[in-house]
Amino acid sequence: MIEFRSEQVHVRVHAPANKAAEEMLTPDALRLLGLLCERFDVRRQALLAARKTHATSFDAGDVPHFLSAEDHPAQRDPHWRCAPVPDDVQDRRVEITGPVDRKMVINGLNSGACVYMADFEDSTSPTWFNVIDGQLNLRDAVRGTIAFTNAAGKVYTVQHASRPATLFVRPRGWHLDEAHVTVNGKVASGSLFDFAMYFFHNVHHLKEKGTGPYFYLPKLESHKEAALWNDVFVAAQQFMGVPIGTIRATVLLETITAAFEMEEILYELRDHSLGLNCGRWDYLFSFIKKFKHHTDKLTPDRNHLTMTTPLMEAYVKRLIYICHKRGTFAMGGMSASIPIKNDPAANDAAMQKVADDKLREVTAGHDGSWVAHPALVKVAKDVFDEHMLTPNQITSKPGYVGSSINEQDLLRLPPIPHGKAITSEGLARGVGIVLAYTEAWLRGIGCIPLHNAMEDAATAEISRAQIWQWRSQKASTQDDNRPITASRVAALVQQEVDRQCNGVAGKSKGKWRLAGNLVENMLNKDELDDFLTSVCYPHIVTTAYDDGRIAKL
Ligand SMILES: CC(=O)SCCNC(=O)CCNC(=O)[C@H](O)C(C)(C)COP(=O)(O)OP(=O)(O)OC[C@H]1O[C@@H](n2cnc3c(N)ncnc32)[C@H](O)[C@@H]1OP(=O)(O)O
Ligand SMILES: O=CC(=O)O
Ligand SMILES: [Mg+2]
Repeated sequence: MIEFRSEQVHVRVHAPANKAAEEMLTPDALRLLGLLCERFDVRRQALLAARKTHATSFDAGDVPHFLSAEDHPAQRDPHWRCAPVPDDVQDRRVEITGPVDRKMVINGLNSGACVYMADFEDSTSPTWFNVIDGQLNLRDAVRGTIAFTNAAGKVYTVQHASRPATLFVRPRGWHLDEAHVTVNGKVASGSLFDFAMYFFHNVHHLKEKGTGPYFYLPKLESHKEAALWNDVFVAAQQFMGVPIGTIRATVLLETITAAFEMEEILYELRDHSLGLNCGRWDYLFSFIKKFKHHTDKLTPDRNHLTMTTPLMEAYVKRLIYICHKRGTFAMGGMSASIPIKNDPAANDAAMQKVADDKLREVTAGHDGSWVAHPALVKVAKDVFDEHMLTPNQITSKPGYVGSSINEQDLLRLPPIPHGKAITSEGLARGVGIVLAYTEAWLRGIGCIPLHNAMEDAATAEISRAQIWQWRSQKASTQDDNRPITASRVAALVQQEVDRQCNGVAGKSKGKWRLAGNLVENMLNKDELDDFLTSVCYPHIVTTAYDDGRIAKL
């Protein structure tokens, strides 16, 4: 068993040992993790409890509100700015994201994008293998030695001659644990595990290369959660003996509560901040989840929830205004469309959809944007190259229109054509998405292509939360006037599981039955679970006991 023991901390790894674990879980790396967990986990737990308290008040009909100058210093001083942007990330016009899988990391670095965001969150199922192997992959990527040979013998290496993308890393959100590691007997935080391992092993190499430890911070719900990250950064930098401000981080603005505290979030992280990003998919999920009991916020089918709906337009405008006012990046989000193979006309239409989305973003004033697939890098880059002639728009597009966005604007749903808001097709499609995503996730795959789009933990959550909301609010599908009941949802889940398991070779070997049980329960239970991934996590944990036994829960 791998462990580290000092007077202050006892860190134990309860997972089968493998080469990656032995290389990454060195005594000093575990010491940093142990100190961070010991020092900050009580605060993390208190903030998670605060999320629940706020959720209870939203359930009772409350909505979030902006903070005032009395509430927080961010509003009191008009002059503060986020730390200056480092030279190597002045231009972030196209960022590609993907799991920490070895081949993906190499392909992402070679994709022609400015940034590759290696993701331990929405697109990674955090099996022990994925998490620890991901750290090894990133270590090798930072050192420029990463290589991979596929089953057909094709060798993948980073093309150093054609400027590889700059690496950003997204650790898991505050709500996720790393069950394979305990610190002083308590399960470690997944966020601190991912952060500490990457930072410990790479900070000095990154600095030598003229770059830095750059992060994306997911699913924050308040400025207090940003302040926690800031304090973690300060402690970690002190531990490694590097200056404060070595770490830089962009916060995913992807919860409805965080949208009311954009400026405060930037303020808390100002010495480390690299702006905010419109994490549109989690944002929609958060909106549905927080207002699940509000009868005036019953959401229409997912395909109606686009970036041109009033609440999404308001969020984009406000984010651009706040970020540029404080001298930092206002990043756009992810178009979920991916290339369509074997159908050129459909593919052209999908690419045009991505280009339109990027045009909307660059025109609004975003400084860059996300894509899900290497084939989309050029599509997005062409649009930004044509419309953004400077490395970014931080000073050239102040986005003043965002200054007038008010609280109601951030909560306004679109008017939907009568009779078309919630449909039987939308319901069946949503059930299919949650099920297919859950099944893949249970097999250790955190992002899948489905219906010519990418589905990950954020997009699938929209479907899960809205089906729960429809059933709980006793909505009906409007095309056939049938109520959305628990038995109807259960039947749809069952039909899809049977379709997947019967007669399709190999599919019965998957996790469809388990996924079916979990999904039916999540969609039909009285309480909406906070996160699909938290519900499913126990099913991917592999624990090694002291006597050498290995168990899957
Ligand atoms: C809401 C959010 O949080 S968005 C951020 C999280 N989501 C993501 O990051 C999405 C990442 N994207 C992906 O995982 C994939 O693109 C999928 C699952 C959507 C589609 O995967 P596939 O259908 O397997 O893609 P496809 O077969 O077309 O891939 C072609 C090649 O591109 C590579 N590729 C595909 N997506 C990526 C990516 N995001 N980064 C790097 N390489 C990629 C594949 O590895 C493959 O390489 P190869 O030809 O050398 O074997
Ligand atoms: O992480 C991004 C999102 O849209 O969610
Ligand atoms: Mg997200």
